[in-house]
Amino acid sequence: MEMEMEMRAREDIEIGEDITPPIPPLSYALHHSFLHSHCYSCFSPLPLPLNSNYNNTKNHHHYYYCSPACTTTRVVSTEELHILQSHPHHPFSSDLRAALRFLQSHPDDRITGLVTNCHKLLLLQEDDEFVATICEGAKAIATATATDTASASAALCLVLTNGVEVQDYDGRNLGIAVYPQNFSWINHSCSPNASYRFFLSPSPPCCPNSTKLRILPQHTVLTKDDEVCQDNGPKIVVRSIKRIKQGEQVTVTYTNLLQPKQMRQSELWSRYRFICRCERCSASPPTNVDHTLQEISSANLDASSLSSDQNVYCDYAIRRLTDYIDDAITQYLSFGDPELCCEKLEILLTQGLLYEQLEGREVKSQPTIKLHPLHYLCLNAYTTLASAYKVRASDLLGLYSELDEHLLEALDLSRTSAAYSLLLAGATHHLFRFESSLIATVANFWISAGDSLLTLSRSPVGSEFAKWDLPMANPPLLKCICSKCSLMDNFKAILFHREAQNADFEDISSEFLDCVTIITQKVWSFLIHGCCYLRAFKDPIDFSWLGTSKYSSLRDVQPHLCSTAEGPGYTHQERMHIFQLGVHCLLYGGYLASICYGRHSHLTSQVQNILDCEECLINDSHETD
Ligand SMILES: C[S@@+](CC[C@H](N)C(=O)[O-])C[C@H]1O[C@@H](n2cnc3c(N)ncnc32)[C@H](O)[C@@H]1O
Repeated sequence: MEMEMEMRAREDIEIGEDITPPIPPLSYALHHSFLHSHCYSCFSPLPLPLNSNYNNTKNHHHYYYCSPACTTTRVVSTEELHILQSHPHHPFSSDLRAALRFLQSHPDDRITGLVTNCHKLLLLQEDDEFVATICEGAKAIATATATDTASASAALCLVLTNGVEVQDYDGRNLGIAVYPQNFSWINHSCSPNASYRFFLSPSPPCCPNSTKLRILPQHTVLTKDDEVCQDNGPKIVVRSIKRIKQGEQVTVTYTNLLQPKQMRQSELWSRYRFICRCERCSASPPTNVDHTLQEISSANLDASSLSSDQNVYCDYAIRRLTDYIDDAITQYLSFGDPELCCEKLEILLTQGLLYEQLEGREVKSQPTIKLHPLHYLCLNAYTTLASAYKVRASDLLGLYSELDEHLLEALDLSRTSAAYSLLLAGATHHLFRFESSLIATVANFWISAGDSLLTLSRSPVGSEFAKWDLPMANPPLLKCICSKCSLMDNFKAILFHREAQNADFEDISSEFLDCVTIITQKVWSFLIHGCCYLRAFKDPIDFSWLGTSKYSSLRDVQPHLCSTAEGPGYTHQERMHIFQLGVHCLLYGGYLASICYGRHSHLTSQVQNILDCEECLINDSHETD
């Protein structure tokens, strides 16, 4: 029987510490859509203009490099070129190219120590399409390389099992990379204690190499690791997001942790063919976070007439809701209609979907499918709504910035966008309190909420920006933004002196929550004015009212109850509070980001840039006053 590998901590590890040095990949391939914008070797963005970048003259239509060094470190073989040209749109096109690298090895269940999972992935299941795609891909590799299909299948399965999506700083998936055992032996958990990040740049690497490897395999095994890693390609660093005790297994996630158990399990099965039995999945009763999410599948589905077969009902309902939300997102992203997208999503959130009769099933009446406000699909809808409202506001300002009525409408759109952003951060934070491995997600959402609120605080409507009543910049404005909490000092300390301290975590979080709860109460009604769904939320941060009788009012929101009566004006006070709220959200998001990604990460720099920019803007406004 094959030995399952896993990695364990060599020593006690605190939260927010790098636990590996930057690890270069064994193999990697850029996705087709980035071939003209990113370096084929290190995945970093190409300097413009494109035609002046280094390319292989023979094949210059296919891939580019950012520097002479990269042209020599990633030489493209004829076989790879063949795959590039003949199968650009194969669903696993990048995986095929990444797999080529492993073909020279002699395949068994493991190649270069990495599990191939061939027997599991090629097992015929209901979704045979997956197996068919692998076989088709393996055939393409075998043809290009003149090898047997079994070896090609093994190499491709290895990439599918161990490969990770390399993301840039905006979270875009640039391509696939396979890392050596130190990374690839790390198993999945739905409540992981580690995360990873990438460094994209040609060598020499832009990150310190000083961290030693602080994890080791559970079993001392003699595996032939005959692949020598080159010092090129996007490097990966693993970092702790929880305290890890010496000897404890180190885990990362292979899936989106905000999804409820059912969706996570189904994704892990169809992608990797394993059933996760981590603590969170096997907890009975479910852990708080999954309990919250499971409620959604039952309590909020008004399925009295279908009380038997709840699971079938829930599966079907979730599929229909997912399709509906995907359609709305397509309206926005592919057809450029953010307005229709907002309308569709808000109808879903407020009224739910009418449940069409299941085939062959007798139902007395047509029930309605509604989502719990913390469900993963709702969070997706909030993300889309925040972005779509923001785009609508800036489109309007771009077209008619001189007309007052349009300015007012843009303000309405802008505040709804900020409100959805805040709700998204608050809702995810509520889940994060039960499941601390959501830290990276919640950091991103707080930063976006902060950014949105600060944009709103600069809105040109109401009072002229240059004259608003913010404190003078000397002493620096940002320093006196809050006398109650130490977030600003803490963030500056992180930036300039030290890593975030684990011991401070609870204190910093509760100081932050105290402050934002108070400020939010002052501006929430202003933010949600005009948005019928949001008006049903008493508070976007404190969700203790969920599950109480007050919750039913949220479920019963009807669009016609939402009047569009004039709301309160945009006063100096409101502007000031929105500004304060924005700064708090940014600072806290930056603090969490420093734990997951380190203090010199792209996110902490983003926070710093936004704050620097605010300080400059306000300095300027007072100077010209
Ligand atoms: C990247 S490898 C991880 C190392 C692997 N255990 C090994 O022996 O090489 C991914 C594979 O490990 C197994 N695996 C990872 N996490 C698991 C989990 N939580 N439960 C069951 N199997 C898991 C699955 O077979 C998965 O496809």
